[in-house]
Amino acid sequence: MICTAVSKRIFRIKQIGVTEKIRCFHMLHSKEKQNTGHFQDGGKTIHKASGEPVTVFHSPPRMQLRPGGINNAVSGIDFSSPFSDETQNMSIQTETHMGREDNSEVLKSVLDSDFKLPMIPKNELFRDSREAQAYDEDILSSPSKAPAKVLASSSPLKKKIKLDKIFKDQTRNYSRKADKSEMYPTIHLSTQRNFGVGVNEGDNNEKSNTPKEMVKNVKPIILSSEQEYILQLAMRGASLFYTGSAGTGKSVLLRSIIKALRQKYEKGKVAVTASTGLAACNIGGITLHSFAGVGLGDGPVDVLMKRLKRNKKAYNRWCQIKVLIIDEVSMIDGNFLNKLDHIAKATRKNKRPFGGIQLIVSGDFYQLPPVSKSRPRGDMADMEMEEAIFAFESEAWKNAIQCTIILREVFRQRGDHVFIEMLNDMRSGKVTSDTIAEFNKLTRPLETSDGIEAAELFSTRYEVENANNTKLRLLKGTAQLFKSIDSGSLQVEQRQAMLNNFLAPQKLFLKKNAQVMCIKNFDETLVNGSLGQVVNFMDKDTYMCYNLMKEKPYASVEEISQDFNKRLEKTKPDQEELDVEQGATQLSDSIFDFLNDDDVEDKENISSMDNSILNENIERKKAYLNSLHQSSNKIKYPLVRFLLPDGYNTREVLVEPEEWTVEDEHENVLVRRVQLPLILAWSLSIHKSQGQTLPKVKVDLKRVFERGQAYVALSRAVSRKGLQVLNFDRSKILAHPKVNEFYSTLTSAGEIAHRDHSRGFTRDIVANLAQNAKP
Ligand SMILES: Nc1ncnc2c1ncn2[C@@H]1O[C@H](COP(=O)(O)OP(=O)(O)OP(=O)(O)O)[C@@H](O)[C@H]1O
Repeated sequence: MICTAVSKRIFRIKQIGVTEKIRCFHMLHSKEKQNTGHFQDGGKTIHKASGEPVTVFHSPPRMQLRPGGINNAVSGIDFSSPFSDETQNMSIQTETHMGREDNSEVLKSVLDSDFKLPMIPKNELFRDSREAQAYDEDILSSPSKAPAKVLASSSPLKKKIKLDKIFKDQTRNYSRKADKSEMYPTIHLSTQRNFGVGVNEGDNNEKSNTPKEMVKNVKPIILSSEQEYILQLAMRGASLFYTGSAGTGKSVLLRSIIKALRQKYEKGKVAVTASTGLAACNIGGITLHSFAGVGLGDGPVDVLMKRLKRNKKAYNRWCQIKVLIIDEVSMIDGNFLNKLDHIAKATRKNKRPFGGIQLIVSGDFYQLPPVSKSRPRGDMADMEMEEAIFAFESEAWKNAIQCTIILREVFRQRGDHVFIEMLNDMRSGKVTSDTIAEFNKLTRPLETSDGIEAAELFSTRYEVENANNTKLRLLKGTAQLFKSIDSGSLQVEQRQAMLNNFLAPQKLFLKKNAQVMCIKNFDETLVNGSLGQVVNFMDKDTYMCYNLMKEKPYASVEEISQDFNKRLEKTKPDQEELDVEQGATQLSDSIFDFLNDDDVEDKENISSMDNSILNENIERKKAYLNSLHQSSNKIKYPLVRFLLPDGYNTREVLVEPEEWTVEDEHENVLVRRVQLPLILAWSLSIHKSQGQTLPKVKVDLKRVFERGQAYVALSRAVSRKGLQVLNFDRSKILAHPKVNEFYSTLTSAGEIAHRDHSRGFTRDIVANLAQNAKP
């Protein structure tokens, strides 16, 4: 990969591969830091630009924070998927004084862009910044020179958009953002993963022609100011609870915090837990109960201590950890928290709250409440049943939590402010007549012209399985079965218990036209929650050829075949495939639609061609692809047409296996599952939908029974346009008065920062906040 800074504004990347983008980032910063004398760490020198050595970080730098100095921060990404993808860390320069242009702003625009930047051959690298700037200005002032951005569509010919507009918009957006973040340090976050087959490796021009579908990269998420603020607090060692309504990015932030803390501390110091198995899976952790090693946590503390002493591993965990992360805390009983506080003090022989462990707690008490205790069994059957209390009511919480902060900015529904207001209304249980009227308008069925129905949310797993299986049965054709590959260091029984919480099923039955949901994030348009329809089953080679045809619509079969063979040589053998039971499949005619597409920009070219030759070429291409398909004995994966977040456009992707793991605090893999990142999605359970962002949802409130369920279900939708609500019933929308009271006392990060700002703390707000917090 070769990259050079051509000016303050634009960089060119020789290859769009994700890893390379990160390297680019390092280079830019390492250069700067060398100049300013702040450079702290480095890897090997890989490239010379302008005659200067360029340093690349290969090992993640340690997290440090110095007022006004260089802070190394850690990448964060929206892994709304059950498990985080491989991430890479980067060195980042942050400053409390914002609003001025720096390289990181530019990088942000590079990382955020989904267009391919022009490549610069080695001999075109700019020798000095003046030369580079002149080149940039030339590009910006003459749109015709900008490369075209090709949007994904069934026809690659259909959507060609010139780059210049996007370029300028991005530039403007980012400068605005920089101005806004005056109060906070800004950290640029990114992580990317490269797992194309034999692509994006090395420095080879040809490889940059890799079809977009083959390069999966996760779009970097830039934390908002308030999210960053909380991240900084966590890094300063504050024990904190942060909350916010659905879609305010709590999970996104938590993943960043986990990543950052794992960088800060050595292995074994950061324990990642959540109240339920599913929530734990979402952050790659275990349940708080299994971490604690006290079974269900019933009975008095001395009984629990005895139980713990028999569990050496769990006992040692309590002694060793520095940070305990707890997600979805709303479902944790405050009594249990009190007991854990005692246990932590006793095992660590330390009287400070939680024996001095830093707590990072996240959740939303307006969503699902703590599960009421069941009567203890066996020798404790006579004991009184404990009434569950909210975690925030416990003594342990009051003593341990130093800061409570509420996130205000809603990301999920940001395109529909009326909807945000409606959700906020129902959240606190004070539903106005306007809100009721608005919800009542949403009874109409949603558009299905794209072939994708709204995912219906049910309260029970039984209803979900029933609905999905019935729909699947009604579809014509043979079901293809994809079985997961499971492994891990846990004993089979324990492993199975953990695997049951995975969203990815052990057995996935699919048919052509089945409605599915993506359960991992791949890039900006294919995310956890994307709904799609299986349009075919194809092996990877045929898919590669199919993409070549889409990329080069005018190429002859011979040319396609030549290119295809070249690419085949470069592909690496698959590392892991699934166990499958597959029936015969045929390529349906609809996938060839793009070949017949006459709605193209370049009509002159087409009309000048002999029509019969064109048609013959199309037929030969179909035959070629069909013969590849039939002769291949490789696994045929689902080709899925996904609905894009705009709720209108679609994109086809061959969905291949992915990996999910749960690790202990030493990062040993306890459980691992390899499966396609898909689930059937005509219907979903409300429980499983928690944490998802769904473009089309149907909710029947008649079936809702638990406090918080209606809010969780409705808040999965991105906008009113994608939401159908049946039987909206005001009486089902209840908020607990204690929760209302608790939330009325919470402060947002912005308010805290403002308060400190007005006290004259401008340079290191975070340090002041941590100091001002309760000891
Ligand atoms: N800083 C950010 N910039 C852009 N998008 C963001 C940001 N933070 C979160 N999002 C997006 O907002 C959506 C909701 O995020 P997330 O799932 O983390 O919210 P949440 O508060 O955990 O929601 P819930 O309580 O419903 O589970 C996701 O699509 C996520 O990608």
